[in-house]
Amino acid sequence: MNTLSPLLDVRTLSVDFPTRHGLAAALRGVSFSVGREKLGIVGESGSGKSTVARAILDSLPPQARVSVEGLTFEGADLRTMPKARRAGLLGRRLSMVPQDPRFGLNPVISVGRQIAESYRLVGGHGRREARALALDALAMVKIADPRATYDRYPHQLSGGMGQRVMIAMMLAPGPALLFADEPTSALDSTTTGHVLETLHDLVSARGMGLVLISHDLDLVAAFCDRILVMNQGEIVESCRAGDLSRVRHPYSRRLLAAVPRLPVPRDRSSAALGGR
Ligand SMILES: Nc1ncnc2c1ncn2[C@@H]1O[C@H](COP(=O)(O)OP(=O)(O)OP(=O)(O)O)[C@@H](O)[C@H]1O
Repeated sequence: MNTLSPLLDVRTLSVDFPTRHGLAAALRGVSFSVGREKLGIVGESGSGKSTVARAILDSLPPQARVSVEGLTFEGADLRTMPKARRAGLLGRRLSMVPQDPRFGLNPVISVGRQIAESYRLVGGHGRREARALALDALAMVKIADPRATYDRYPHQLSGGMGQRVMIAMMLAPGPALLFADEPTSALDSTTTGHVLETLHDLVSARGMGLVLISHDLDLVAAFCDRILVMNQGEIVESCRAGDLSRVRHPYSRRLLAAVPRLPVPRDRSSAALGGR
């Protein structure tokens, strides 16, 4: 696959939910693509950000009515491929970082064993090899002492460490594109900086794509390459993060006006992110 071609291409995605008063539109014909880059999706609560991710990752509740004119991932048509193949892709090549690591980790198994187990399952590695890969993954997400952390249980980790352990676990299947829906909403600003820095390093070191969903325009603008602004189920603005101050849509301008710090810092050094 050409490195310049998009990893994911979405054409005219609409989602409706049945309510007592008829169908309510959550997404109204959303189209975008994402490559090996960091794409931010921002908008107020209820604008449809999470529904975009859930529709693509097949995790909407069964009552949701989904229609999409085009949905390709790494050049393959997700709409027409056999269900088993699509299920295999989702969670492996295309996956979601959970908002809260407590829901993604088993509380009674040490975190290292859980990561090693993912490598065994996905790659068929032996015990020793899987342990070595798990230690590498912990180092890759900048856990300071991977050996000590390997034997810890989820409740023994801080919020930021738990989130990084979760990301380490998601690396086992070798994802090409990660969705992260408010991955740092439970973290303080310094820890948020560290988790975002980890994600940034993965995107550049592994050539992955990342879709960061957040209501925090300031954070998304500082971290992402491109931004989609959503309002009432539609993308009302699509721009490079550096061009944010020139946006035209009145809704985007209102969102911007609500952010106290502009112009947006574009320095991606750890100090800039960590100091947020
Ligand atoms: N399971 C559901 N049943 C009915 N309506 C839903 C369901 N999930 C989402 N919606 C509706 O779809 C719309 C978009 O919701 P969504 O959660 O995608 O917004 P969001 O921008 O991610 O909001 P937040 O930032 O609060 O998570 C909202 O009007 C919401 O009420």
